[in-house]
Amino acid sequence: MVMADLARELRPHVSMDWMAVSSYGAGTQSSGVVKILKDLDSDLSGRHVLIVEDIIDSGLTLSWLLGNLASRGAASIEICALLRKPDAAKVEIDVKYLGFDIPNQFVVGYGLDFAERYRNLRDVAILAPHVYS
Ligand SMILES: O=P(O)(O)OC[C@H]1O[C@H](OP(=O)(O)OP(=O)(O)O)[C@H](O)[C@@H]1O
Ligand SMILES: Nc1nc2[nH]cnc2c(=O)[nH]1
Repeated sequence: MVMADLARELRPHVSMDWMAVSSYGAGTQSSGVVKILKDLDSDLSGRHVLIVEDIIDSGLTLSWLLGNLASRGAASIEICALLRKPDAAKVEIDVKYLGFDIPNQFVVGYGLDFAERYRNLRDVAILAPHVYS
């Protein structure tokens, strides 16, 4: 969703690739271990990379991803994120383009899931604690 919104606004020539990483699985707390579910198809060496992320919570995913992509020889790496939870940060992440800072609550919708549900909500909503506790 975020990617489609962004792509419509990009004017220069860009190529896009997708990577799926997961550390939350079916929960609302990061396991702290980031797993690659789908890797990039492109070679990043010498490329200027903009990571487009839906949400920054603890920052652990992006911290890990920055190291991973840097090791592939990218010329530069910047981050764009729709949502960020400043009060949840465990590591500081330098974000170049940010949509919104939000409270430290688990949110779903607009592509964001809880155990693969609610991605199709048209808006971002706070997941009521009785749903997951
Ligand atoms: O800043 P963090 O605390 O690391 O959280 C942010 C990450 O959490 C989400 O992925 P998630 O691991 O939930 O993917 P999944 O829904 O596929 O498990 C989201 O897409 C980010 O990549
Ligand atoms: N769906 C969803 N995934 C997350 N991953 C890290 N924080 C969140 C969140 O608030 N909602």
